Amino acid sequence: MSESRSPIPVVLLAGFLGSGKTTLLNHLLRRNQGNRIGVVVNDFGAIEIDAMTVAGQVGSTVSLGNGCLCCAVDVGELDDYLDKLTRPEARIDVIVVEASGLAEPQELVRMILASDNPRIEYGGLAEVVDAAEFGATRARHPEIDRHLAIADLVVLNKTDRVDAAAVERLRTEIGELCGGTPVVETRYGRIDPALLLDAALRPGPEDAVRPLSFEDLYADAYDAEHGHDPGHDAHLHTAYESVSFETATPLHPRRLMDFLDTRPPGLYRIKGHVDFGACDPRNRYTVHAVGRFLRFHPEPWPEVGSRATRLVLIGSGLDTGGLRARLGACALRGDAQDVPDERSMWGVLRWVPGDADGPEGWEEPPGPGPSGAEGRPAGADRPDPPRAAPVPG
Ligand SMILES: Nc1nc2c(ncn2[C@@H]2O[C@H](COP(=O)(O)OP(=O)(O)OP(=O)(O)O)[C@@H](O)[C@H]2O)c(=O)[nH]1
Repeated sequence: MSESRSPIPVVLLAGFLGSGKTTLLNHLLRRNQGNRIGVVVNDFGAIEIDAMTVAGQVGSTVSLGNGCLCCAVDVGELDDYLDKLTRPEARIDVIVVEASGLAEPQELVRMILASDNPRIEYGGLAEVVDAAEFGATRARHPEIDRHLAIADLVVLNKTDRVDAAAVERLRTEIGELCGGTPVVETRYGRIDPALLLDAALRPGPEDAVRPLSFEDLYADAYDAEHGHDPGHDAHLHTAYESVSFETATPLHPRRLMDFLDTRPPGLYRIKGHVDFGACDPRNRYTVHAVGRFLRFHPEPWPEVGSRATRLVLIGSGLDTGGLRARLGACALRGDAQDVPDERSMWGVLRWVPGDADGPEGWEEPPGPGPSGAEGRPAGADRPDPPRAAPVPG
């Protein structure tokens, strides 16, 4: 990977003590989709033996065959560790920060957003909830409501410990607390890793024909030891649908933003890149959405290869035909009445994190103008990235 790669997403994993964060983290490490995951654990005391087995010696930075790096830090040290993990030689694709069960996730979100490390970007907050303990925990710790309100994805874990009616009640209760944020039910943190990790885009020689890695061995050994039923994952996967969308016709930025602003709650994940044609002929826009979280990154088109929009959408209960049709309707129609004007990109640019210089060929959006003319997208009540593109009107 070269230095000009996209920023490394930093995904926050939060949730009350014992809700299943470490279990979920271990699941991600085992099913890492080929990503090299940098792990920051925010509380030494909270580390389960499983995490230590995967990540090696906690308290130092270690590198294993699968590229997992693990550090135990307090919040004040976070920036230092992010610096270490984002050194190009670490070749990390995504960083997961497991917050202590007692942490205020807002603080960690703020720290990541305020970091002046140019190689990272905030990748969203996943809040893990213990289905069996939620009521009692909430009664004792009303701040949980605040955590849920800023989450981008809620993982309703330990559903094996309650009956179906309770799961439904929890869904309603949590839904009221967190608005349109998607809620994914699971046991033992076994979410579809694609919800938080992209399939690695690293066709390096070491990955082309890859020998069996530590990770493969670990995953197999773990499954055998924990009586993991591969059928369970199969079942899990059938609960998710994935929709691919590809078109060589550029998209109208305003219509795409309308689509994103009204995306259905079951649509947990969107990734890929978008061609906005003449609106920005030099750059394609990589898009990364986790739940309500949304970011665009302009990056120069590769010199070779055809230009196209390529998106993958993952979720459950999706109307796949309807989604494809709606995305298809975002494509420019090619008639004189359907030409984006200079303001059309503003809705997209407000979701581009600030970068001192911007990627090559990228220009500041026009503005600032009177705010709100384009409407703030859903989830805009979350902290904005520092140095964000000016909010245009
Ligand atoms: N029954 C059941 N137990 C679970 C599930 N997920 C995790 N556990 C167990 O719950 C306990 C706590 O899980 P952890 O992953 O350590 O929770 P945590 O949120 O990291 O805990 P802290 O670091 O202390 O905040 C462990 O014994 C797990 O094996 C689940 O879905 N069902």
